[in-house]
Amino acid sequence: MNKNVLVIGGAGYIGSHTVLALQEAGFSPVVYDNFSSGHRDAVFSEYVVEGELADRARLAQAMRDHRIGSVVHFAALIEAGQSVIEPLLFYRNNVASTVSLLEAMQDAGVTRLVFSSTAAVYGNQTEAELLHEDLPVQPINPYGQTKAAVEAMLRDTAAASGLKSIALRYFNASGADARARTGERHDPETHLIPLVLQTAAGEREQITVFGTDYPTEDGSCIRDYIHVSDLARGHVAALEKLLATNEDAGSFTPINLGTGQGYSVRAVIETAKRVTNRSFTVVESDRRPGDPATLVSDPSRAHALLGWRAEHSALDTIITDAWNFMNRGMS
Ligand SMILES: NC(=O)c1ccc[n+]([C@@H]2O[C@H](COP(=O)([O-])OP(=O)(O)OC[C@H]3O[C@@H](n4cnc5c(N)ncnc54)[C@H](O)[C@@H]3O)[C@@H](O)[C@H]2O)c1
Ligand SMILES: O=c1ccn([C@@H]2O[C@H](COP(=O)(O)OP(=O)(O)O[C@H]3O[C@H](CO)[C@H](O)[C@H](O)[C@H]3O)[C@@H](O)[C@H]2O)c(=O)[nH]1
Repeated sequence: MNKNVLVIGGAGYIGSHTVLALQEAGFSPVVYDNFSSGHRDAVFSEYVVEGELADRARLAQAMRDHRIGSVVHFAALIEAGQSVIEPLLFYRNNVASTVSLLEAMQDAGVTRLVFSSTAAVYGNQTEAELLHEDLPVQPINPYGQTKAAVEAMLRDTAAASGLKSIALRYFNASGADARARTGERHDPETHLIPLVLQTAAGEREQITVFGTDYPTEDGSCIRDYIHVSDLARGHVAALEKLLATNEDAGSFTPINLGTGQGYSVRAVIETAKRVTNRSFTVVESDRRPGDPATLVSDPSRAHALLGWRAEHSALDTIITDAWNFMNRGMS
């Protein structure tokens, strides 16, 4: 089994945790990143190539130089709100540039790919309580549309060539490495848990609950928070699955990575108060545009196909690890 993996976007939040998990599983990751939002001190691989996702020749050269057997593709713009304002930027970076990657893989003869997709591809579903992969894809913002477009591209390419890919549809990535080697450092930060913890630390005056009139038990939105180290293990399992097959035919498989358990915004805030032992100001405001009321996964396919289950995603663990990362280096 060729265990040399090109990790595109490996200097980012989920990518850096995945590089650590790959190393622990005996893979040799090579990070490829343009450092637009990634961090140089979050590169844990022996080799790193600075480059653009759109640069087909550089990607193909990196694949040949490092005798790459598979690719994990994290590189994307990720903020749904910004995607509404600048959709073309998202289509260029997330979709058009991924065409270059697939061409580079063909140039270098690499046929296995794990792609970062998202629960945002489901949009608002009314038919099912738990979101399963056979539901129709119907994103409600351009960010989700770009992920759905790449999934379609992977499905079409699989049918036409030998590309074997898995799209991992992450639910709400959160938490940090238990040893605080890496963690969440988005700028600007828009995700609930880091914002709540910045408020607990006194770096923000207050946390706002976006919407209190949703059709949920306490009126706030419900999400499925999945520990980033569980996500990282999911990538290792997906790569092992792809590398285990010797078939020539292409394939495309979307797989949810979530816990199957949802928590409301208010529950997250209360848990953060208890875990950090800090009190802070909570205010309520209108709904944030584009937020579905509830997004909770049906995680059964990941277990059936990959033998994967969330193991570190209790809300207390997620918040403890994120808090410890934020306070790393402090005694
Ligand atoms: N964070 C979440 O909650 C979440 C949820 C679902 C899906 N995802 C997806 O997971 C992936 C990783 O998310 P993240 O939170 O780690 O984001 P991140 O911004 O921390 O990481 C993205 C990495 O890709 C690099 N990158 C971006 N554009 C590039 C380009 N054109 N060329 C080369 N490198 C480029 C960045 O420098 C960064 O290192 C993304 O594809 C995102 O859409 C994230
Ligand atoms: O200050 C805040 C920030 C967020 N929220 C709420 O907290 C919940 C979680 O919001 P996040 O911004 O942390 O995450 P999202 O659910 O909006 O989106 C994340 O998870 C999705 C999948 O579930 C997509 O993948 C998306 O890219 C990723 O950012 C939402 O109901 C949001 O309205 C607040 O109430 N106040």
